[in-house]
Amino acid sequence: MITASAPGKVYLFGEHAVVYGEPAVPCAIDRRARVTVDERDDDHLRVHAEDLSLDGFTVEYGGSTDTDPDVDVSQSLVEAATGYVDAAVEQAREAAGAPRAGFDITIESDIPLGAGLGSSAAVTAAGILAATRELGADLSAADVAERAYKAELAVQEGNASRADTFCSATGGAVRVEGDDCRSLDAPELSLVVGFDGGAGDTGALVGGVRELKDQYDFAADTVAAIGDLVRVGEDALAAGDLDELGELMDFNHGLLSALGVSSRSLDSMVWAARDAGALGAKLTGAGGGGCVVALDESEETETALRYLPGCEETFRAELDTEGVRVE
Ligand SMILES: Nc1ncnc2c1ncn2[C@@H]1O[C@H](COP(=O)(O)OP(=O)(O)O)[C@@H](O)[C@H]1O
Ligand SMILES: C[C@@](O)(CCOP(=O)(O)O)CC(=O)O
Ligand SMILES: [Mg+2]
Repeated sequence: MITASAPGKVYLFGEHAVVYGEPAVPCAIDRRARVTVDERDDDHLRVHAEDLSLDGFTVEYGGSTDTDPDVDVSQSLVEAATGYVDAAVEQAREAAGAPRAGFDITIESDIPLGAGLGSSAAVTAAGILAATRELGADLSAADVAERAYKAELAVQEGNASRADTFCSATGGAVRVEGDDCRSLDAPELSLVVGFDGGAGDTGALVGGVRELKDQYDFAADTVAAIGDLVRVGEDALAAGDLDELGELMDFNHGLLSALGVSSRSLDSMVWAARDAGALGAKLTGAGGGGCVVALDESEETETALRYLPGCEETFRAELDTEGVRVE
């Protein structure tokens, strides 16, 4: 039995545009998903997902005896829930040359689901490392990143970049532009996360941006503008210029909003953070609902978010320099 874990992330900037080859800078944070894998005698998968809903549920499938989950949830939720795990197992089977390997899998996570903090990438990366180790294969973090990307690409039906999975596999702050993925030296950043309790469907939100971009030149220009912003932002990050970083985060939120991926509650958390004196604030990840990230050394943003109706949880996020690892 092997347990592996991997971190979630926030985007300092560049989400969505990164899907079309623009650069992005995500940073791994100190919230992790842990996946425990135990090889079975048959080719079934038994997935126990403790944190997937309030109750969590267990589902067993594979071979000829698919069974229903232990709790009463819709088939579409089960599919959404198990998609990334299935894809991770598929990658691990391929990497280890064991196409019919079956597993008992338990997932535990401190990363809210579908909220822009990269729970899918963390579960996928940790699942691939745990399952390959369990089968006796040894993958580097770079191998895990590549396979986790393929898994996300399959689940999100082509709508994925390498950013989330590379960041989760490698840890720290990273820069991703197309196939070019590298680690960055980042200064100490005081990041505050606000979570509205909601979620967005990553594949659908990316699909919506793709449609806008195909339909309107100005939407394509907006995507390109995000790329320009990131190129300025990485210089500000290297120089440790927090004021400029904040300004660029605000600008990035505006561009994402123009692309239709913000929401009333994300906007209200962003404004609460700005009113509280944050240097900048933006949604993180796919959007539609979920989390914002703000830059604020003081306690003011956390306090403001704590009392904001519509913000369910707020916490300080520390940069996590450790990527995917066996526990
Ligand atoms: N704790 C968990 N247990 C099982 N599956 C999880 C867990 N956390 C995330 N997932 C998988 O990741 C999906 C959410 O990923 P996604 O929509 O990309 O949002 P994000 O990556 O922003 O959290 C879930 O539907 C599920 O398939
Ligand atoms: C919107 C996107 O840029 C980031 C999605 O992040 P998350 O799954 O919402 O945490 C998609 C991608 O890069 O694959
Ligand atoms: Mg995701």
